[in-house]
Amino acid sequence: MAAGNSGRRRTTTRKKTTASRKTTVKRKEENAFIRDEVTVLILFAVSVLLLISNFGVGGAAGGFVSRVMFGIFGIFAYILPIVLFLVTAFSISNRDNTIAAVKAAAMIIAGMLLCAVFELVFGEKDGAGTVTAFYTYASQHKSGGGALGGLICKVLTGAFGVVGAWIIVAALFIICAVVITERSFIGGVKTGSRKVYDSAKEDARRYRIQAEERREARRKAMEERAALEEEEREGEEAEALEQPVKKPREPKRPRMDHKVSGIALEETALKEAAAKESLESVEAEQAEQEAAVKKEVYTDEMREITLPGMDMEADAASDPEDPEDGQESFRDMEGPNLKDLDEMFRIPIHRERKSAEPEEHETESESVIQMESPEFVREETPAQTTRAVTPIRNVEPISAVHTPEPAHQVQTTSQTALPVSAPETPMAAKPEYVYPPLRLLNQVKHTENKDTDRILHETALHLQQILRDFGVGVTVTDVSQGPAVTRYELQPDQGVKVNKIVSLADDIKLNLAVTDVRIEAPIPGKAAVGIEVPNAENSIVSFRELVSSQEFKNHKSKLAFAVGKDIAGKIMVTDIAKMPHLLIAGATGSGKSVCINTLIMSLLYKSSPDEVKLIMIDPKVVELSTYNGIPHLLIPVVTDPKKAAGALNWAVAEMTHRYKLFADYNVRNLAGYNEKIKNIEHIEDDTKPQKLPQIVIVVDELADLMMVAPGEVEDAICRLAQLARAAGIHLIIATQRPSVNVITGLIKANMPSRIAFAVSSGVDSRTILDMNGAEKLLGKGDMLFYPYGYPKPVRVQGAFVSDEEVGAVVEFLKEHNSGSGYSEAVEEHINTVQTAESEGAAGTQNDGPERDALFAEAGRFIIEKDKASIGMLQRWFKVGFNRAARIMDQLAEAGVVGEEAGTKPREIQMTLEEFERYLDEYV
Ligand SMILES: Nc1ncnc2c1ncn2[C@@H]1O[C@H](COP(=O)(O)OP(=O)(O)OP(=O)(O)O)[C@@H](O)[C@H]1O
Repeated sequence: MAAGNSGRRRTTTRKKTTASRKTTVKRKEENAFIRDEVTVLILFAVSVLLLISNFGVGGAAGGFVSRVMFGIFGIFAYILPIVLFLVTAFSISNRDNTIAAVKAAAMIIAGMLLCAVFELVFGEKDGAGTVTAFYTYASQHKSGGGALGGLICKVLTGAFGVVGAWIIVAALFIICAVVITERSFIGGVKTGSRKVYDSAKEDARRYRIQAEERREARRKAMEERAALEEEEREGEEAEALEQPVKKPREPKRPRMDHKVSGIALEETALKEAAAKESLESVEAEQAEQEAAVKKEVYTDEMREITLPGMDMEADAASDPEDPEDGQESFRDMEGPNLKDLDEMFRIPIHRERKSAEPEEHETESESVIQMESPEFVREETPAQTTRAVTPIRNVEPISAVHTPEPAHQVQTTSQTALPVSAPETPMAAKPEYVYPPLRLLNQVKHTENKDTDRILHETALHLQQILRDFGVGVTVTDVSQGPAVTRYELQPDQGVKVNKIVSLADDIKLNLAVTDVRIEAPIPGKAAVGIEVPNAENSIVSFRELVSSQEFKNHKSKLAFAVGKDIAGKIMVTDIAKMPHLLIAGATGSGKSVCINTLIMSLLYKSSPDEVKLIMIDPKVVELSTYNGIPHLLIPVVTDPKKAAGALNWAVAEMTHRYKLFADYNVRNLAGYNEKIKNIEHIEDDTKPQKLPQIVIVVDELADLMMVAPGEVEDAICRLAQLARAAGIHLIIATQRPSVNVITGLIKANMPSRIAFAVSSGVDSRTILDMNGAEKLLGKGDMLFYPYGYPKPVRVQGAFVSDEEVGAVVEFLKEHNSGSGYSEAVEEHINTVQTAESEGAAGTQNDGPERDALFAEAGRFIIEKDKASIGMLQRWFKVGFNRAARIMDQLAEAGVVGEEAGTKPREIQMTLEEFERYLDEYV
């Protein structure tokens, strides 16, 4: 009970204590509040008293205090009461706030600095310079900085001189101002200068528009005057009849027809015109002045205007389909873009140009006429190379070129073979090759890219801004839109590292919200970095468009290959003979097979079977088998990987044979040999040597071959690649596994031209191209084309040819060209090797007397070398591992070598005589 009471008492006491503590705190707060209120009110009264005392209405006491204040603070005493009140009130209301304390201190220091300023400006110039003297002067005259200002000035001027004192006081004052206001001084300066710059820019722009208007008015006046003069002259001439035959005056060209690049040129042209017409010489002077002004104001902008490759004419007519796409539409724009308006329309845009479409009506006897042309044709050439073509531009070139012509007409245009209309020769009993007509190919509707010039311009500026946000100053100088990607060319500002732009690839991707960007830094031959951004929609490059282009038709090589279109939309046609071997690699579904199809189809459209023969190796079975039966094929499409090695070996043998022939005829290459054969064409002799065709060996999937016979395949490829160029044998090898096991160092070293389609990693890209980049490709024919002799790969959108088109062409060729041109000799050769291989294999299985064809030779070789090694057999006899191992097993069974003993080499158990006896007896 007692315990209960004491407990209750304790609780009551605790409650009381807490309550009393709360009351104390509350009371304390109330006291502080009252104290603060009283302090502020007293302070206010004192401040007012001090203020009025300064003006002589404070009575005797006020007057005394005022004199003291002036003595100490000088002129500052006038505002001291206000400052005192504000600082104290500020400090009281922000008690315990450190920042407020710092600000109050800054205010006090600023006040002291003001005293110093007053002393510097109004102080007694020839005073004694003592503190008392400062005090007395300020107190009596109510001027100067008082004792405080005088003291500060004395110290500062003594140490740094008057100018130094001013600088220090100003600097400290600014610091105080920054502390008090928390506003950036530098920011303020920046904003101010930006405003000045913007207004100058705006003025300059207005000035330019006015100048243009004036120029336009002047031009019109000049034209009118010229027309008037012309009329007058004509009238006079008609009257006088002095010149019966009048030379027609060249019609005046509109100004836009003059190719103009840059302000300077334009101005000169104007000046000349003005001088010639001896009109308004004063205005000409003005024009010069304008140019000078512009030069000053637009120094940096002119850099953009006079960039090489820029075409003001094209720029002016940048988007003919969208009249709103001019400056007017941009007036509606808001935000930062508005001020970049001028800049925006100064970036030139290059677009893919549509080539002339072929006509539909074609005869089956039509053919492609070969013309002389540069090796890698990339420029569009006018359709005026044959007589049959009418001089009018944009006339359908295909129908013109393909229309059968009289032989004499064609001969005047080209030296090369003309399959359709070539004059009959005794050898012409052989049926002529009927070229496939263009109508077998699909006419793909050329979809106009949806990215208007305006969007491209916006993206260009956006890109510029993104990089600037990351502290990388660049200027977009050019935009080229290709079928699949658009390349923005950037010129980095002075001192910007190219690597910095490359490292921002992911940020650019993120900010532009695109799947991938590839950065080419720098673009070969240009002082610019290229950023390639995928188009919203990629347009297909049709094979028909390429085959019917002048670039392809005029290409002189029989091995012309229509690759696709580059980033500027220009048609790329290359010469396989110059490559001379091509490696194609890319992930599955990236477009390799389509590329191989376009290559083969290019050859079918360009050359006859007499000129070009094909060997196709397709371990995947489904890709190239369609071509079986075409006259160009030397043997049916090889689908058995084991046979493939045989086919490659045949090519090696053929190469050796050709070299021997060249030596006999004393020529250096196939072209020289065929030239010699041409000279004996007229001799009627069935046994005379024939022209040799160029041979293209196409392998679709090297990996499958390398799995079956790596040694043999690699060896054959390398031997061919090293020597076959002069013999007119070219290799096209594709693989979807660009690993070092498949594309070995040896193969890579011997295949100088490469095409990389999209791959999954940078490692794969490096395996193909020796550099990154292919991992950024978009797939579906987007490739990096890197032929021999190019400094860097070129991005190309490959042409597309469908299986149906291929099927139609193959059917046509089978139907119109009598039978396949399969060579029995070649087939026999390949089959013999094949049989030898299988017999070798069978020999092991049956353990019978039949052994590998190389058994005897290998045995002798091993005994002579006194070393039994499978690797040695592989190297010496150029066979694969399996076959060499089989031979070694057979030799072991025959007792020539011992059994395998771990890592140790096998023992040689027979002498050469013993082995010869064994051969006589058992083999
Ligand atoms: N040049 C191109 N233009 C447009 N689309 C293309 C182009 N090339 C390929 N494609 C598209 O990509 C698909 C795959 O192409 P393709 O069969 O050539 O790939 P691949 O690399 O040979 O694949 P795989 O190694 O599996 O055979 C095609 O069916 C086609 O739709």
